[in-house]
Amino acid sequence: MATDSNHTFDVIVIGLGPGGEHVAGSLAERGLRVLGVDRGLVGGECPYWGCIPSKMMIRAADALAEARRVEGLAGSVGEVSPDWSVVAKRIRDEATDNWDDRVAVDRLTGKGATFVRGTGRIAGPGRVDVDGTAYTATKGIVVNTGTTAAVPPVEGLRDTPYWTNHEIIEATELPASLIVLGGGAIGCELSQVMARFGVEVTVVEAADRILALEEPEASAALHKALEADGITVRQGVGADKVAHDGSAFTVTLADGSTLSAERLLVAAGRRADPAAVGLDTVGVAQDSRTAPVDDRCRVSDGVWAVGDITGKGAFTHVSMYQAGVVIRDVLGDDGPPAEYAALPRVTFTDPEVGAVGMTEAQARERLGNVQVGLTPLGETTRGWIARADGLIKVVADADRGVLVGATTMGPAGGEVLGALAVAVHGEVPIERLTSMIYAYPTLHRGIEDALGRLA
Ligand SMILES: Cc1cc2nc3c(=O)[nH]c(=O)nc-3n(C[C@H](O)[C@H](O)[C@H](O)COP(=O)(O)OP(=O)(O)OC[C@H]3O[C@@H](n4cnc5c(N)ncnc54)[C@H](O)[C@@H]3O)c2cc1C
Ligand SMILES: NC(=O)c1ccc[n+]([C@@H]2O[C@H](COP(=O)([O-])OP(=O)(O)OC[C@H]3O[C@@H](n4cnc5c(N)ncnc54)[C@H](O)[C@@H]3O)[C@@H](O)[C@H]2O)c1
Repeated sequence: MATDSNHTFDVIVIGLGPGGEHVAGSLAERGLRVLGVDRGLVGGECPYWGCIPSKMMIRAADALAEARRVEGLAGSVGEVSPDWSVVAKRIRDEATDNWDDRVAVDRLTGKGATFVRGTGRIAGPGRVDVDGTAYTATKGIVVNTGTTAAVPPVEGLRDTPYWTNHEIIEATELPASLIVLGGGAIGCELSQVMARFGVEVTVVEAADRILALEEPEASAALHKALEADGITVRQGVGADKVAHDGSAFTVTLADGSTLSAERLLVAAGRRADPAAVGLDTVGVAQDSRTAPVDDRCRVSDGVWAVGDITGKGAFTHVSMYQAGVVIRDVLGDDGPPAEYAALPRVTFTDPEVGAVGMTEAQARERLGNVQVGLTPLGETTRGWIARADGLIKVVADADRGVLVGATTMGPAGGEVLGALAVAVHGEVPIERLTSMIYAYPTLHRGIEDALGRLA
């Protein structure tokens, strides 16, 4: 093992997703000798193949949908003609710098960190190998290697030119038709974008409903919204076999029916590989699918993990939140431990599905006395005016008199969520929530109504 000062650092960060980049930059700014290692682009999936370009696509698709709503509300705008090249160019020019991370690398090294592009692997406590070069970390190692698209073991699939989030986000031309394997967050968001740009889309979801991790009422409302966009949703049936004949995909479903399309997008979840980054050398089971962490994001003595690999929620805000916890822990600064009871998440479909904390099913499984209140957005004044689809649902722990979960589905559902995220995180007594004033006529005023329906 090299012991010279060029190969010895206080902290080595392997994988520079949003959280890893934040840890490396912040610790360097605080005067620590930090080495950041990434085999891909500094910043990870979120800025290059995830949140940011996908939300740019969604912004464009929503503009098309909004233009089409003029008829019936305000007159006519003539024919709305989608042009994907505008979106593809914006993703290249504004979001990803054509998948070049020079700005991010300069930002990191500008803060005083050293950056090495390569594949890092823990070789034991305090030891990291990067493509054959050994490094020592005297204070600790932080792992933020994230996830890649999980390719389900469907016969034939691996031999076909399927798309993952990378290919669809890099696409300069859209196919005429698309099969989307998986109706989770990625599948729902991107299906709607594609459909609004004129692609014939079929979503295949093995579970009995799309967005299966959220409230069933939200799944049902989203199902309706996707169908209204012309999307075919096949749920409760998995794919048995995939084939590609050089120009088109054929998917045979478990019920024997077949689908065909020009392209196939795999959006069937994400996969982390803790052993690949050597976490097995510091106590993580060889076959573990996550890096188990404590409430300081410690995996073991001198090893921390942040982001998707921890299994606490595959979201950029979780990665950044955990990074803050790790920065404090490494520096010995005071601060609260990590807690996830008020984990917020937003699926940026139209309508948006915001959610925080537990769903009703989770609450009923974990708590003794659960109350639920639900208000369809169409029953609120603003929702009726806007002809908005969606709902507000609140889930309460009746014994403690606080909310433990909520769903806000509708236009700007992710923004309406803010109020309820505060309520769940702050454990604000329900009687305080019911005694406050809600502005009229807002969508968030539906919260008051849902609280009034708690039963
Ligand atoms: C299409 C899509 C849309 C999404 N939209 C949202 C959204 O709207 N909101 C949201 O909160 N989240 C969203 N996400 C999730 C979000 O992108 C991730 O949760 C986020 O990127 C955090 O991931 P991470 O910090 O674990 O690391 P990642 O972003 O996965 O980055 C990990 C980094 O580690 C590097 N790496 C891996 N192994 C090694 C190794 N051995 N050595 C060196 N480097 C290595 C990789 O090159 C990569 O740069 C979306 C994801 C996708 C795919
Ligand atoms: N707006 C956001 O915050 C956002 C957006 C996109 C992604 N993400 C993050 O990325 C993660 C991954 O997204 P995702 O949509 O790939 O995963 P997901 O786990 O949310 O959904 C995957 C879906 O694919 C289905 N599936 C699995 N195998 C299948 C098969 N063989 N045939 C048919 N269906 C199958 C699953 O039942 C599941 O419903 C999300 O969990 C989320 O944390 C977040």
